[in-house]
Amino acid sequence: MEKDTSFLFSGITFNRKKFANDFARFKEKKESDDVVEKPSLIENVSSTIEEGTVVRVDKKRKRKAAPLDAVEGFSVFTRSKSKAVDKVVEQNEDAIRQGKKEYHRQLERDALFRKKHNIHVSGSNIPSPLHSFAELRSRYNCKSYLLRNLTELGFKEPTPIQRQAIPVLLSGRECFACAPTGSGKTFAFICPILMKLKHASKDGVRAVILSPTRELAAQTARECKRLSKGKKFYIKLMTKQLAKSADFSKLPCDILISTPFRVQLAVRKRKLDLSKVEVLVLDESDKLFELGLVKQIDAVVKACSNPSIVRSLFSATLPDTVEDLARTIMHDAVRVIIGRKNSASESIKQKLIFVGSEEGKLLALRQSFAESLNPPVLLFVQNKERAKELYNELKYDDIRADVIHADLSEIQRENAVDNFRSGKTWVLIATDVIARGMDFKGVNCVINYDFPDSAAAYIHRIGRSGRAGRSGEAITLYTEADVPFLRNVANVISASGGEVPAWIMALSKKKWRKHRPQRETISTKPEDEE
Ligand SMILES: Nc1ncnc2c1ncn2[C@@H]1O[C@H](COP(=O)(O)OP(=O)(O)OP(=O)(O)O)[C@@H](O)[C@H]1O
Repeated sequence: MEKDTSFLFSGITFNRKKFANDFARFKEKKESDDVVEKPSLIENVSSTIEEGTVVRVDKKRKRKAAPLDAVEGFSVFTRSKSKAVDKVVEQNEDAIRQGKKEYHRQLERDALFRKKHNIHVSGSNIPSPLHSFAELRSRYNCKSYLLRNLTELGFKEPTPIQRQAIPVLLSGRECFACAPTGSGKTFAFICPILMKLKHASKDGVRAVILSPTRELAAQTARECKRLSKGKKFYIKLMTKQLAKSADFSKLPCDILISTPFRVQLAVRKRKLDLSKVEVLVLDESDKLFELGLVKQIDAVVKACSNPSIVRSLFSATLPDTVEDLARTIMHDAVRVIIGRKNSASESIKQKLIFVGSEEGKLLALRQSFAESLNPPVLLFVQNKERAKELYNELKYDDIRADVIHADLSEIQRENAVDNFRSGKTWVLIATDVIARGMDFKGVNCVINYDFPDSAAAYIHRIGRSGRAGRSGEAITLYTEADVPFLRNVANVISASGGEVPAWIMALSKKKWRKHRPQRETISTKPEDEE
């Protein structure tokens, strides 16, 4: 025994006299039962080294061979254990060091990638952005039907908002997302919903998307169906009829898309239980948080009582006031901003045209149509009365015009949108009812016949053109009455790279509450004929 183990003591002379008793006890024990002790110390150490724990090792102790005199009672086995422990600790420490290095390298790579795509984030532990749609599969096990649908739709690469918001939501984090009009926000929230729900179920509503208008809700429902093609999810658009009479406890529904009014109506009537909702999206969230809608939103948020719900806010304009309000209900939310917050899409060429008076507008419009009408064209006016007036003026001109406003029935509004989408209508006269979110492919020009009533309204209106990287044009007509508000729009134009005359930039900025001046009737008929 002595001989066999002597190599363990190389360089050390054992003081048998001094340790006579210990030696005898040790010898006795080994010879009597021949039990090899379990490496309990190693076990203990390794079991207490959890992933990510920083373990410190006294390197001096390790390097210097302690004289045996100093390790009174230390057995051969504990010495060997001590070496093994040191080795394990060292390996763990090495792995942790490597892990930390790699983690920091990854953070640097993410920061560079975000910079390249103009992605700004804030919040803790933000997941890496997507480099490609293929990462949806490699990182999040995305099913093939979804990737196939993306290919069919011609989505080759994620847009910046999709690159960052999708991983955030897939990691179960709540999110404020602000990205320019036409930059693919819809898929950024639909994709995580489809991936989270995995398959259809009849266990109640699991995802709710709220939109400020019926038109946008209908469009989002259509988009949801397109993206989930090949997978049978129950996707329901809340219509007037459903809100009034459907009993959702009997109606299978995985994803419900609606205006807040209709959802809260159904909840109030106890026809809709939202307690199992896992995902809640507030699309065009700043609009939803406006006075008049905020109470309905509050009712829906309260009804979605599942403690593990993931909520997100999406818009092209997200004022600080809305963020502050939303923060009171959100948990550890990540903020994702693409480009500059509250700015217009850079692919839209923006122009301001002075027309003097109301009369001048109609002349300018007809002249511009005569010179170069490049349909489809969207014409925005201040209210439904003016929409009707302008339509009456243009309907006999040879330009295939139509109109959409809140006084029309649901079917009439649907037809107006469909005809414009299909190209049957060249010029669509509209109120702000379709200013947000509507995705009309290839709108060449947006004309603000009436000056918008806020900078946000301006950004959303003109954002109906220049979508998905295409170019577009926006013309804003202004009269003397609009001059005090000109600077606010000018700022949006200049922030997105457009040119604004110096005299406009020199105007003072007027605090912009709703700017809706009393305007003269739109008519070219002499007054006695009316
Ligand atoms: N990754 C992508 N590649 C190509 N096209 C895309 C991609 N993602 C979305 N699109 C298309 O871009 C267009 C605009 O997308 P979307 O309507 O989601 O914009 P948005 O950011 O929600 O705009 P808004 O602020 O006006 O609501 C749509 O026609 C959509 O099909």
